[in-house]
Amino acid sequence: MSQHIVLLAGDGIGPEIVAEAEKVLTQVNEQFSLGLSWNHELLGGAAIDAHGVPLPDVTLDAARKADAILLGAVGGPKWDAIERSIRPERGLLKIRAELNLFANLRPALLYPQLAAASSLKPEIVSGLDLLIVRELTGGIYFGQPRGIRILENGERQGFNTDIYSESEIRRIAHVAFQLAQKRNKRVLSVDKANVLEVTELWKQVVTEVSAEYPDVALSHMYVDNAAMQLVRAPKQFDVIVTGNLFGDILSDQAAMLTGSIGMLPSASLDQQKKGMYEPCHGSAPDIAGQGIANPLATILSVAMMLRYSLNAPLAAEAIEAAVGRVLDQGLRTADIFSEGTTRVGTKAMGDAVVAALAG
Ligand SMILES: NC(=O)c1ccc[n+]([C@@H]2O[C@H](COP(=O)([O-])OP(=O)(O)OC[C@H]3O[C@@H](n4cnc5c(N)ncnc54)[C@H](O)[C@@H]3O)[C@@H](O)[C@H]2O)c1
Ligand SMILES: CC(C)[C@H](C(=O)O)[C@@H](O)C(=O)O
Ligand SMILES: [Mg+2]
Repeated sequence: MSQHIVLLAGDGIGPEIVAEAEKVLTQVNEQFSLGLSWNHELLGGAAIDAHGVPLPDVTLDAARKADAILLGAVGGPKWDAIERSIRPERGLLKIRAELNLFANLRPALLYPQLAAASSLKPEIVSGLDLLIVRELTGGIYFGQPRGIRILENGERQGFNTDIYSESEIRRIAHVAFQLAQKRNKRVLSVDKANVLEVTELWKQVVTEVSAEYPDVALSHMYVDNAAMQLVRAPKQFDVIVTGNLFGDILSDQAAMLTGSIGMLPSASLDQQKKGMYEPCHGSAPDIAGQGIANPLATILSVAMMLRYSLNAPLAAEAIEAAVGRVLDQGLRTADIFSEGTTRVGTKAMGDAVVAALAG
C-alpha cells in the first residue's frame, strides 16, 4: 500500500525550506519508485491565522493517519503578543504529545566540507558524529502545575514543574541503548543529579536499564560539564541521552559544531517508529522571506524520514550523498559560507540537491 506524508510548512522560513524539501521528495519518489503521496496542512501561526488555533483538528487527524510528517518550523513575533495559550509553539508541543513522539533523535554530523564553517577549530571537530537522544514529551515542558500567579503581596510568580516518571525514563533509555548498539556502543546520560531529584531518578533508571545492554558502556555527566565538554572536546561523545530541556539546549549547541543550525535534522518517534521529522532550528523570523535560509536540515530530515518511518534506506542514503556532492561543488547558503566557496540562496541550494540526485 502506498505511504502518505503530511507536510506542515509552518511559519517564517518554514514554507521556504519545506518547498525545497518537497522538490527533493518529488525527485526521490520518482527515482526510487517509492509510490509516496503527500499533502499540506497548517500548524503554528499559519493555523492560528486560518483557524484561530495552532493545531486544528484537521491537521491532527491528518497527522494521525499519515505514515510520517515533515515539519518546517513554527512561531514568530506576529503571534508572540497574543494570549499565551495559543502561541504557535504550543501547537508543536501538542502534536508531539498527541502523537506520543517521545524519542527525539538529533544527529550532529560534521560534513568534512564544512570544517571551516564550524565554530570550533577543524582539528577539534573533524570527524564529529554524535547523536543526541532527547526525551520529548515529558519533563519541565509538560509538568504540572505550571503558570504565572499573583502572590498575596501582589508580586507575580512564574512556576513550572520538572517531572519524569520511571516508565518515561525507561522507554527513552531503551531507545538510546538500542541506537548505541548500532553505533559505537557508548551512551552518555546527561543530568543535574547533584541538585535536581528528578534527574537523580533519571540517572538511577538509566543505570538500571543499562543492565539489559551489557555490550554498551554507560557513563554520566552533569549538564553544565556536558555543555563545556561539547565545545572543548566534542568527539568524546557518541550517543547522548537526556531530558527534554537539556536536550533542547545541547542540540542547538551541537548544531554549531557542524557549521550551522541550518544543518541539523531531527526525527521525533513514537513506540512504533512513526515519526515527525523537522530541522532543529526555528522559523528564523530575522531572515524569513529573503530566500537565504539553509534548506539542508529540512532536506536531511527527509532522509531521516525515509530511513526511520518509510523503509526506504537507499533513498535516504542517496539524499545524504547528494548533499555531500553539493557541498563538494562549493555551494553554500549564507550561514555556512566561508572564503573560496559560492554563496547561493535557498532555492538554488534545493535545486542543486535535486540535480545531484538526478545526476
Ligand atoms: N521546531 C520549531 O518549529 C522551532 C524550533 C526552534 C524555535 N522555534 C521558534 O522559532 C522562532 C524563532 O526562534 P529563534 O530565533 O530563537 O531560533 P531560530 O532557530 O529560528 O533562529 C536562530 C538563529 O539561527 C538562524 N537560522 C535558523 N535556521 C536557519 C536556517 N535554516 N538557515 C540559516 N539560518 C538559520 C536564524 O536566522 C537566527 O539568527 C520562535 O518563535 C521560536 O519559538 C520553532
Ligand atoms: C519551539 C520549541 C517549542 C522547540 C522546543 O523547545 O522543543 C524548539 O526549540 C525545538 O528545539 O524543537
Ligand atoms: Mg530548540
